[in-house]
Amino acid sequence: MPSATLAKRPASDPRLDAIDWQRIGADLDAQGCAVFDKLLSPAECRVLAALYPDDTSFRSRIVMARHGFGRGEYKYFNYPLPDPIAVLRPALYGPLSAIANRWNATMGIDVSFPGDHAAFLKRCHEAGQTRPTPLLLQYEAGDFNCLHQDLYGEHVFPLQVAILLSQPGRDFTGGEFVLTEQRPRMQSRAEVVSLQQGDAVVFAVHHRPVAGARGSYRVNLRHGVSRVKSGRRHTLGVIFHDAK
Ligand SMILES: O=C(O)CCC(=O)C(=O)O
Ligand SMILES: [Fe+2]
Repeated sequence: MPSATLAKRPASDPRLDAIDWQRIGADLDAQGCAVFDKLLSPAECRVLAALYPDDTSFRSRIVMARHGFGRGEYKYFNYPLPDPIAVLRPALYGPLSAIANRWNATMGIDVSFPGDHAAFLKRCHEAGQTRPTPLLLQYEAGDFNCLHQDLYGEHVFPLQVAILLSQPGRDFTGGEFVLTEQRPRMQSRAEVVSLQQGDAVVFAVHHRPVAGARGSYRVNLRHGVSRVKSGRRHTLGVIFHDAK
């Protein structure tokens, strides 16, 4: 089984330890997104992408065109999540929960997140959100992902991560990650995030605070992927809340 070839990640992984959370927080505040370079090695990316046809790893398969979500498909992983997702999800959650709490306080949203992912999942599970949300996406030439928000119930962790598993230019062309921001009484702003294989983008799921002249206001974000022009593109999506 391909997952057996993935080395176990120790809890303190040098690549996670090297993340400059100060910069990630500042980029998220300024842009609503931030990039971690080379979160996964090319070998880890290849092994994860190769899981796609192996249905034993997944709980369901979604053909995007059937739901009006775009074109392409994705599969939600089953618990237990394979390495390195099982390690990355709680490891990224911890520092992101501090940013999420700061954002909610700024936006006047009366929800705070525990520092420990297991405690947050317990909250989701008690509310009936028990199904795992990490997913593997597969796009072929002509496929795209319409702008959307990954909300799966009452409990929403406000940040999520997507990791590009394929190499632009070599494995595919087109297929850029896009974020849009809808600001009150203003036109929407788009941000294209350039990623290389193994890079991760962390971004706001739903809302984020923006500092204005008269205090901060709330903007509404959506994300998607532009049309893949050639080749095949795989992404790993890491969503921190579970689904109903
Ligand atoms: O394929 C991508 O880059 C985006 C995938 C996505 O929508 C997600 O991870 O939630
Ligand atoms: Fe998404």
